[in-house]
Amino acid sequence: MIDRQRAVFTQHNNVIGNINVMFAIKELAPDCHLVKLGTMGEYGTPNIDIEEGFITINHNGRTDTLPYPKQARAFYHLSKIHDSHNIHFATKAWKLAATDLNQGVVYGVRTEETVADPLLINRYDYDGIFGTALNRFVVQAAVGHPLTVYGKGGQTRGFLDIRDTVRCIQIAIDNPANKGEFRVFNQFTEQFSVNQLAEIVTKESKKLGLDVQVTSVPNPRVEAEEHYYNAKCSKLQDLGLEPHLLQESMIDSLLEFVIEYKDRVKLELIKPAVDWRKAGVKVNTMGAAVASN
Ligand SMILES: O=c1ccn([C@@H]2O[C@H](COP(=O)(O)OP(=O)(O)O[C@H]3O[C@H](CS(=O)(=O)O)[C@@H](O)[C@H](O)[C@H]3O)[C@@H](O)[C@H]2O)c(=O)[nH]1
Repeated sequence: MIDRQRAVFTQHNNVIGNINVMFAIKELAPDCHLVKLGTMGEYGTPNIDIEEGFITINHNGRTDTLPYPKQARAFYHLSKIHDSHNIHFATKAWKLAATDLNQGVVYGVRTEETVADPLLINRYDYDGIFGTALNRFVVQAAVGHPLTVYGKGGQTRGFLDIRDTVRCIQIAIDNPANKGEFRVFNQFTEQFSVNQLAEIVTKESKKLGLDVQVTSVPNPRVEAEEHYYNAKCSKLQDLGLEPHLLQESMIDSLLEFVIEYKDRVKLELIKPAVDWRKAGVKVNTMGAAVASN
């Protein structure tokens, strides 16, 4: 949502890259199972329950099970919708076996594998473009910046721990789709509104002696700020996913991690710099900050 070049790059990179992979499978490894990372953002925020990929509809006396309606909030989410349609078509046309993982908002930074050595540490984004809500709030709490709730804060999404992200992909690979099957899993474990996230971070930060304020900033995005949201996410748990839940340990371990590295935080990256109603704005990310030094 930054400008034309980046919208074109995002769609070209994602959509064409995915088509190339599909053709490579068709021509070189037709029995290969494609596991594709998509997004819960494909569904948008409809005023009915969100199913896992498909919905059964009765219309004028007839019934069919159809792809769940897609309502993207960004060109990025639209690229994932195009991917889903292209993959669905390939499962029918070439009998490709495919799993589309519709992932929610990821939080956390460490997995079992990355804690093996500090050199394996993940990148931690907290800027307004790549940083996700909870990871941003944790950094803000650690450095004494008010938590930046966009608008009314009723925006509700599905969230998951980064350790569950890795596990979900493993589960999809270990339990492949059938040939010709387009399988969709909603990959998240819990739903929260932005206000609930801010409350949780405030509460957990207090336990570590941090004084956290919450502020409402004008929403830079175009999205519903109060809405119904009830998305299904049972298929991965049916296959063995045991979720790490947010309240249990994540905030403490994530907060401690961020506090350890807080001297590296560039405060100027926290403010949202991209207004989705405009185009051609300054890019304010860690990558841009490093490049300009
Ligand atoms: O400082 C902030 C940052 C975000 N938000 C709000 O938190 C919600 C989630 O935003 P986000 O930046 O954490 O996540 P999002 O932009 O939706 O994107 C992330 O989550 C998507 C899943 S979902 O949100 O579409 O379900 C994935 O597709 C993306 O790859 C991933 O970056 C939004 O309503 C946003 O307005 C705030 O209120 N304050």
